[in-house]
Amino acid sequence: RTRSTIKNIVGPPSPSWIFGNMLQLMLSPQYGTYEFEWSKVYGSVYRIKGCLGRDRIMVSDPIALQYILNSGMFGFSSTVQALIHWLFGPRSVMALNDVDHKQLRAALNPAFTAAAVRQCQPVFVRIAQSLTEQLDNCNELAIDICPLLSGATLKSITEVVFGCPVEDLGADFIENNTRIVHFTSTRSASQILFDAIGARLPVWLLKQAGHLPTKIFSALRAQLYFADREGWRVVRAKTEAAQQGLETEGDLYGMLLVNAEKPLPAADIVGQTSLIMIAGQDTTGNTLLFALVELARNPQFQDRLRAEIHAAIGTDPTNIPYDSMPLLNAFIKETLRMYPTEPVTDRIASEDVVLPLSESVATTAGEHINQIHIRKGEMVTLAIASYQRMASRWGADADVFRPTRWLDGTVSQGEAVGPYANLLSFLGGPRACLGWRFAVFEMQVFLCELVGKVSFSLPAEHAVQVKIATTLMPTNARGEKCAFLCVKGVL
Ligand code: HEM
Repeated sequence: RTRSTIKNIVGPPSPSWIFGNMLQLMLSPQYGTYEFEWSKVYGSVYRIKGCLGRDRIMVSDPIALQYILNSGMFGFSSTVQALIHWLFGPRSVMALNDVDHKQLRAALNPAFTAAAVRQCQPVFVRIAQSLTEQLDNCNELAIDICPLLSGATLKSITEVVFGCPVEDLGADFIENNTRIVHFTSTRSASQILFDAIGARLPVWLLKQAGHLPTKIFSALRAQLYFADREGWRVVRAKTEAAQQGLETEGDLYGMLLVNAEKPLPAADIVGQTSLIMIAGQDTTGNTLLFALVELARNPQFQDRLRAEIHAAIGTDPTNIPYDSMPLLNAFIKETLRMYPTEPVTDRIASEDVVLPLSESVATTAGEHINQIHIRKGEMVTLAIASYQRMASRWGADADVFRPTRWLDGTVSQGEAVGPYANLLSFLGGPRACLGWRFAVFEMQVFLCELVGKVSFSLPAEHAVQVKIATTLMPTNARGEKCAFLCVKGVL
């Protein structure tokens, strides 16, 4: 076997054996304080220390990223696999591998096409309108928009997926969902260490940890129980409605259960309930939060966007040409570029592999190498946020939030790595986000409604910081999730 070259690659010094560089990477008060500096100093591939002295490489090189995502030679770490089982269940598409994953994704695909997503427009518009009304009444007061956005995206995902209002899922499910969202909005040094220790345990033993009587594990177990209960309730109701010849179209489960060319077995549909609810809620919610914060920071751009929205609405608000609105779409792309929900994600080599690179990297011996030998079991970190700040691809001012870069030729084409605008915010390859069209369309509708009718500005206090927990989120200086903005009706 070829020797691994990971440990020969240069990188920042590690401040601790127990935590390595992980606290700098994951717990810095402002996400990227260290990472973006490291990528400027060491380039698009460099080595950092994980917990307990484990080497890993941070990769933002597009060719290497493409290979990691598409070759099938890299998979989730054992702790992530266990978490997917605990939170989403063993039948969820994310828990499956190889041919099982491919088949289920293909079967789910018809509910995630552009045409299917368009059918959600009335629901998105109605929920965005009710959010606008709530904001309209705030009268320039500084309010925390996080709970409002989180609630609105939960409502959207419930209605478009199950075809029922969120209240129908039961107070116990909603309450537990709030606990899960809260849990995923926190990250501590002990969690980081737990991940590292878990990665050294055999998968079967790690899965047993799901039975531990702690608050977090009981919330995870409850999530699966409620998702199963409500998933089956919705599926039974739709089957009965279809048998009586009643309408079941218009929502994702109805589409898959009775209206698809090849209907999916009910158990496979129910198995996606927890995943879709969680994957579709705060991901979109947090991206929208960052979008509104950036609008508050850029009042001139906000005015231009509002003018574009008013012109597009014209006299027919039911027929907005979302895809032909240059500023709106450039703004969504820029928000996704600067605030990727999953700014870093780890993968483990499932075989010995040779990782190709687009540019050479330096070794500790002063050599330059064009490929990296990685041994089975070694870890690579996809540095998505760093990739999305590469000057070679996004322009010399890649660290600045500037939506017009998408319109003035600053962004250069290159290897296609992700499904949308060459970004990796939705990841890429066979495990790319299944709901990316959903998310983009929901953001288009929400932004048109909100920015068309409400103006956003920064309050004198409450500076917004960017922090990573499970996903990237806005926080206050104490690291608590919140985003205070002053809002005022404009019509
Ligand atoms: C801005 C919003 C969103 C972002 C940034 C986002 C991002 C992602 C990312 C990065 C992954 C890959 C996770 C990994 O493998 O490490 C993923 C997977 C997934 N997402 Fe999204 N997502 C968003 C919204 C949605 C929505 C609205 C839905 C559902 C309607 C959804 C459904 C899924 C599903 C089912 C997967 C698993 C795909 C698979 O494993 O084959 N996502 N998403």
